[in-house]
Amino acid sequence: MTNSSIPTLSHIHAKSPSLPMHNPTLQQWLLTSMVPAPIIVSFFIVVIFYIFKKRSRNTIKTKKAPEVVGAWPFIGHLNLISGPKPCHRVLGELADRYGPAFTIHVGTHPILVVSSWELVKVCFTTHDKSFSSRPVHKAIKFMFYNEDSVSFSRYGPYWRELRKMITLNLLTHHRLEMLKLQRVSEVEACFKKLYELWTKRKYDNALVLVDMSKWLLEIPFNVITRIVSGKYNFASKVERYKNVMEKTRSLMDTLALSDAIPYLGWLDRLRGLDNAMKRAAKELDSVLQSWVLEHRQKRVAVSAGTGGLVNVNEEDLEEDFIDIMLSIMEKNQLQSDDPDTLIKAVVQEMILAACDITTVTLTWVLCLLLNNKHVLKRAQTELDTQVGKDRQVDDSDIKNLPYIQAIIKETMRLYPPGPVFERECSEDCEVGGFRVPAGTRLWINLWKLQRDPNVWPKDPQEFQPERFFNDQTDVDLKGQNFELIPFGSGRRMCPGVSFSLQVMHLVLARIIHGFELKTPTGANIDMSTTLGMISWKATPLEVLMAPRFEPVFYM
Ligand code: HEM
Repeated sequence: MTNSSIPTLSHIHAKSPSLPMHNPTLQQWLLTSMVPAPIIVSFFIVVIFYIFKKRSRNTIKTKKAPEVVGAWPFIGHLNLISGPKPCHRVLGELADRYGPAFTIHVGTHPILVVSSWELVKVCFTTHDKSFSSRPVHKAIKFMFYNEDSVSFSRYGPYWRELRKMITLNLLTHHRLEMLKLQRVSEVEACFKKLYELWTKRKYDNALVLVDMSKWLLEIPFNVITRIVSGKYNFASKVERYKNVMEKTRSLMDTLALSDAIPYLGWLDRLRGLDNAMKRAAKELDSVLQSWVLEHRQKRVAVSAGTGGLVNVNEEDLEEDFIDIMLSIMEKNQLQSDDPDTLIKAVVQEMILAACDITTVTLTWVLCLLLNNKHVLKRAQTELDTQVGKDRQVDDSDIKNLPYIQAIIKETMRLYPPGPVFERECSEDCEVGGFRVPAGTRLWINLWKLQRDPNVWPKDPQEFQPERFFNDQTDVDLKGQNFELIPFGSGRRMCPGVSFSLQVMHLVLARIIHGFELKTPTGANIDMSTTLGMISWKATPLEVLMAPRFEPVFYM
């Protein structure tokens, strides 16, 4: 088409017979028109009203949460959050400047960072469905069976089925009661080891220096692997699994460039990250596959009469999570094209979810108690009064130990093990008057939220378990009190809350009931944290310990 043939605005005017060419005023036109004036006026009022309404709606919709200045081309604010300071602290300082909701960019991904309970409530109630997916990072894709696990599957029918299976079959109150023996026996075995450590090294009842970081890694690991995969795996494979987990941890804390800037995936390959992850995944998979296989063989042998099993003891016949999942699948209550992978994905995520986070929480509890000796003293007095001095604490005592429970809550308030957790928005929505487009990631900064002076008026930065008996009596950890959500909230909240609280209460109560604790130098414990997703204590926790009671107490 030549330029002259393109219809211009004047062409259209010239061709249009209905438009008056002599430009009459609106008043003249209304007078000469055949349509009654009141109808025309009403029509204009409706049109103007409609335009005005649409405009005002658009101004709200286009208002995004304030964007932090200083984004770099390509990497966005990556430089800000990957410096020497932990990410949650940097985000906390930004919240002081930009308010409780602001936007940053990590590479190509826009992220809404939220740190007020009011906005968190909107996210996990009004828009819970929109925020019910999580971004899947490279480490998850490679080392955790992609999106086959509950934690990382997209929100939808697959996730719903899997989550139902976990909450109705594995982590129910009833199941946890049935598994009590296994759980308590693993805790007891670890305490026996701790006591023996002391008897071997003691000198005239002196305090003995113990590396609690190592010991605290063992307890949750032993408990969860026993419950998930059964005792009989221990001798041969668990050590191997532990070693690979160690590698996996450090790979998870390594930033994959393609997670921030997808087209830089080749750089991850070049620096060997992809291969390292694939190798770790292969090793993990081979251990997990052997567990599943052994369970299948055990089931066949058991159904044919135990004669088929060689060298079994009673513990081998306990029903663990792998058995339960196999039995659910045999009954067609959960269907999968690849049942083994599904089971391995769930086992892997349970071990990962339960171990590190529980160890980290217990580590911070001990640090805080050592730095606040009056709290430690009060907790020991509660234990001596409620439990006595001639037996160890049992699960059934925990309901009578409110101060121990408050200590755990207060630790998770100040030192949430995962100080920032992540979701992804699947459809456009509005949070606190700000437009959140689909695809935006959501980061909840628990570290900032749970120290908010507007919510925790009395010394929000201080360790004061008493606050749960004074101002915050009704606050619990079940995800409905949005000012304290270390286990998350909404439909994707942690399903392991009761299980982990059972373990943490029992372990904490037994340590401080059974042992005298002191810092090695008398100085306060260093509270600095590592930089990864999980907030580990940056330096080992060494504690001077001695039994509080006679040897018979520990037998
Ligand atoms: C101190 C202990 C623990 C803490 C602080 C913790 C914290 C969390 C958090 C913050 C989330 C994300 C929640 C959200 O997005 O709203 C989560 C998810 C999850 N946790 Fe835990 N967790 C702990 C222990 C456990 C244990 C013991 C298990 C299982 C045995 C477990 C299994 C899971 C699973 C499967 C998910 C994913 C749920 C889903 O996406 O539907 N966690 N946890």
